[in-house]
Amino acid sequence: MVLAQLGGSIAAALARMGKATVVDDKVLAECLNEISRALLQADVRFETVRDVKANIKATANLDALPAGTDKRRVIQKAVVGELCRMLDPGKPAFTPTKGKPSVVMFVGLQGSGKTTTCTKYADYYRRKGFNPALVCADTFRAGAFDQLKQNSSKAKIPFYGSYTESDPAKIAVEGVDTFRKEKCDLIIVDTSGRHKQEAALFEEMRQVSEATKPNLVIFVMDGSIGQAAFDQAQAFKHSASVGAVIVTKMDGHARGGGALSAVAATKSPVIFIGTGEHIPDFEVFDVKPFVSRLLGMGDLSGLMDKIQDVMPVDQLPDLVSGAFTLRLLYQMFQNLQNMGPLGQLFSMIPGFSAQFIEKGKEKEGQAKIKRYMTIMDSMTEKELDNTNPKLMNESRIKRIARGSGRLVKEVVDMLEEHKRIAKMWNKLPLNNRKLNTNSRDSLKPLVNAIPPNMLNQLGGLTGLQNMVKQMGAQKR
Ligand SMILES: Nc1nc2c(ncn2[C@@H]2O[C@H](COP(=O)(O)OP(=O)(O)OP(=O)(O)O)[C@@H](O)[C@H]2O)c(=O)[nH]1
Repeated sequence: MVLAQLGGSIAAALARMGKATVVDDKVLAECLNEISRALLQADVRFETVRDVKANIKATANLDALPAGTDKRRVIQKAVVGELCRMLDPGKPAFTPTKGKPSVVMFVGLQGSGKTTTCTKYADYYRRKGFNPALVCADTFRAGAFDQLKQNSSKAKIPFYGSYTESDPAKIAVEGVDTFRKEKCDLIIVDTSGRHKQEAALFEEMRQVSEATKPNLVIFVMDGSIGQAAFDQAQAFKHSASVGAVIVTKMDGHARGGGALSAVAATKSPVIFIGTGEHIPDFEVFDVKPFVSRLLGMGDLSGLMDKIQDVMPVDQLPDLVSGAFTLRLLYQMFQNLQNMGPLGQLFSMIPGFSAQFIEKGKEKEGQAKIKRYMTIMDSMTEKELDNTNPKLMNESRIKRIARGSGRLVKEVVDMLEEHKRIAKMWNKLPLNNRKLNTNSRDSLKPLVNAIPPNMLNQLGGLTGLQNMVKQMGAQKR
């Protein structure tokens, strides 16, 4: 994602300033011009960039600093503070409380990723112990009902919608009432979109919002829309009092500036980002670690979360002792996808070794995982949990290929690969089905993925090895 480039440019501007013999107003002005250029290139609006520049200058206030102050650090702090301020409007978004019914309404243009994001959001809270439900109030797009229904059944989340009712506000109210009675504590209302901002869409949003009285309205925007984000976000804010933003498709070529503009337009924080088409491709958005990562300062807490995430292989004793089903393979893929480049940790999971992702072919390996997950997304629950080798007959394979838009040969290849891994897995004694942390070689992919300064903080290779061992021990 191009946000990384923005971070890189700002970090470079700061580094150049750091090399100047004397830091004076001229050096600061050069640094600020460089930062402004980087922000404009990332699609941040001119007005916002102008304010950022003025704010950094005012916060650093070089003339008022006592002699002997480290001006570089003061400027660095002002830049980091201003970037955080841009992304944090200072007013936290409403967060649902377990056991207390909340209604959350999703708004956004057609194709922004709204429907997909509703399910990701529901799944996120379900994993936190909530009892979420989905309501489809999109009567505009013909396929919306089926899409949300399919997503919700995949994620095992209750769903309400209607093929026949054409009034979105009526469906929304019926759905909310139904799930309130069923004691759901997070009722998510998906609304319709249009290709462009139209009066009819905003009127519909106003009506649905008035009828359901949501605790939170989330504006979903495609991260790649750039400058148009400001006006779009503002228009939704006026019709349905947006309280939070989710930026999708941050895995693609999103420049990120749009996200900054949406925050400015709605005065609401970004709460999550979407990083892919699958349900687990969803990350909590936390401003400080995000800015740290953006500027290459590392994010230790994020890294810890990611390492913890790979542990479910050990955490799920019933799966570990049971058969190696397609569902287990899918769950492993989910964990690895969540870890981004740390997916290289794959080689630490026994049974997979280097065969699945060949050295130097990590990109192809990731694409293969995505392809396999898409194929498995078209399987039934029975197929995912299947242990009978005869179940996958020709007609099932053809149906899965059709449903996932992949070739029959690709489905067959995936099933063969699953068989191969399952065979290896089944040969492993139970206590060997954990992360391999004993050999230093097995930690190499992790070491390569960690910035050197972070590795130092962890106590080098030995510290890392101890930490991973301790984590593994806690889980067993
Ligand atoms: N790469 C990527 N694709 C995404 C992401 N979120 C959604 N998509 C894809 O974007 C496309 C549109 O998503 P939908 O969820 O159908 O969009 P929508 O906004 O609900 O559209 P309407 O219901 O027509 O208003 C789908 O192909 C999704 O798979 C994401 O974070 N990354």
